[in-house]
Amino acid sequence: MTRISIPADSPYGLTNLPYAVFSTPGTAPRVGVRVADTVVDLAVALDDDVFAQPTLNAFMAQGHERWVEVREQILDLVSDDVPDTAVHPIGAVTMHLPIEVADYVDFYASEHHASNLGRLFRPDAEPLMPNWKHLPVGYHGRAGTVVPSGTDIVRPSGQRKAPDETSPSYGPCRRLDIEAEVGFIVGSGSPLGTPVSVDEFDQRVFGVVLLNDWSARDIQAWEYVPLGPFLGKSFATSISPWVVPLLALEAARVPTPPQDPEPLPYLREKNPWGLDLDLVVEWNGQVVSRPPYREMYWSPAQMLAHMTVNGASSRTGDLFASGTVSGPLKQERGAFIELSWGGKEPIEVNGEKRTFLEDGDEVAISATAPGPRGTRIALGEVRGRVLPANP
Ligand SMILES: O=C(O)/C=C/C(=O)CC(=O)CC(=O)O
Ligand SMILES: [Ca+2]
Ligand SMILES: [Mg+2]
Repeated sequence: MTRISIPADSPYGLTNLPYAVFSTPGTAPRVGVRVADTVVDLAVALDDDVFAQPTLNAFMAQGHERWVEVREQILDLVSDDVPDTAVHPIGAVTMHLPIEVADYVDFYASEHHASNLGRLFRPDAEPLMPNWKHLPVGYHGRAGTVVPSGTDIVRPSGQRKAPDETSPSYGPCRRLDIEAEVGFIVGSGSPLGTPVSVDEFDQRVFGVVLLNDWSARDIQAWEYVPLGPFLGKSFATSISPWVVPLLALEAARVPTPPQDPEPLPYLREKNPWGLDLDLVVEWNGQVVSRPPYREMYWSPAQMLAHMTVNGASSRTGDLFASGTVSGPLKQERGAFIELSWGGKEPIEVNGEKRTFLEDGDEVAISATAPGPRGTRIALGEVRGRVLPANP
C-alpha cells in the first residue's frame, strides 16, 4: 500500500483531482485521476469497469450525481493508503486523448480577440459584426482531428491568396498560427428538439481542457467568405490531457464583463459567470502572452444554451471551445496574428524576430486558477510542434 504525499503547494492537490486517460508500457489506456505527481488508476482503486475504458465517456455519461459521488470516493481513497498497483508516478505514464470527441464547436467569445481579428481581416468594416453582442458566434469544427497534447502538427497545405495576388496558388501554409482557448466537455447530453437552458450548465458540463485551435491564416482568409472557417482550421485542434472537473472550479467563478445590450431571454443568466483562469502561452519555451479568461464576454452557459437553442441535441463527449482568449493588453493576446499585428509587428522570441510559426516551432499553453482557501490549481498544458508540410 502507498500513502500519496501531497505537498501543501501542489497545484494538483485534493481541491483539483483532474481526470485523464493514461497507459503504462504494455497496458491498455484507462482512466486515472491526478494527485500531486501521481496518477491513480481508478479501474484498480475503485474496482469499477467504467474506468477500465479508453475514454472518459462512459463515466461522464453516468451524470452529475455520479460525478459528485466519485469525487468524494477519490477524496476518501487518497486520504488513506492506496493499493500499490493503482499508483503510477506521472513520469512513468503515457497520456492519451481523454475523451471520444462527439461534436466539436468553436465559439468566438472574446470581445478583444473578435475586435482585433475584425480589424485585421476586415479593415474597411466595423471591427465587431452587428450580431456579435447579440449571440455567441461560433462554427462547427472537425471532431475527428482533435488530437492529444504532444501530437506533432504537420504544416497544412491548401489554397492561399495574399491580398496583392491576383489568383490563388496551392502550397504549404505561410501564416500558421495558434489560438489559445478553453474547451468545455459535455458529460450529460440532451435530446433532439429540446434546448438546454443556461441554468442546466452544471448538470450537463463535466469539465474543461486547454485547447489550441491551430489556424492557417492564409488558407482561412481566402476560403472563409461566406460560410466561415473550413480547411484553415480543420487540420488539427490539440487538447490538454487533464480534464479538470467543473466541480474543482467553483472558487474560480467570476462575473463576466457587463453585457450591453441585454441578451435575449434564452441567453439571460441571473449572474453570468466566467472563470478566473490565467493562461500562459510559450513559444519555443519563451512566454509570449498571458491571456486572462475572466475577460471573456460570453459565458460558458450562454454558449451551451445558444448551441442547442434551435433544438440541436448534445451528446456525451461534445467539445465546445470558448474561442481565442485575448485580454485588452497586447501581452494578453491569444493568437500570433494579433501579437504580431498581421505579421507587420514581429515579436522577439529567443532573440529572433517572429510573426507566424516556422517548422520545428513548439507551442505550449498552460493555465492555473484559484482553488478554495487561497490555493491554486493547475489545468496542465497543451503542447504541439510544427512539422514541415508534406512534399
Ligand atoms: O474574425 C474572423 O474572421 C476569424 C476569426 C477566427 O479565426 C477566430 C476563431 O476561430 C474563433 C475564435 O477562436 O475566437
Ligand atoms: Ca478558434
Ligand atoms: Mg483547429
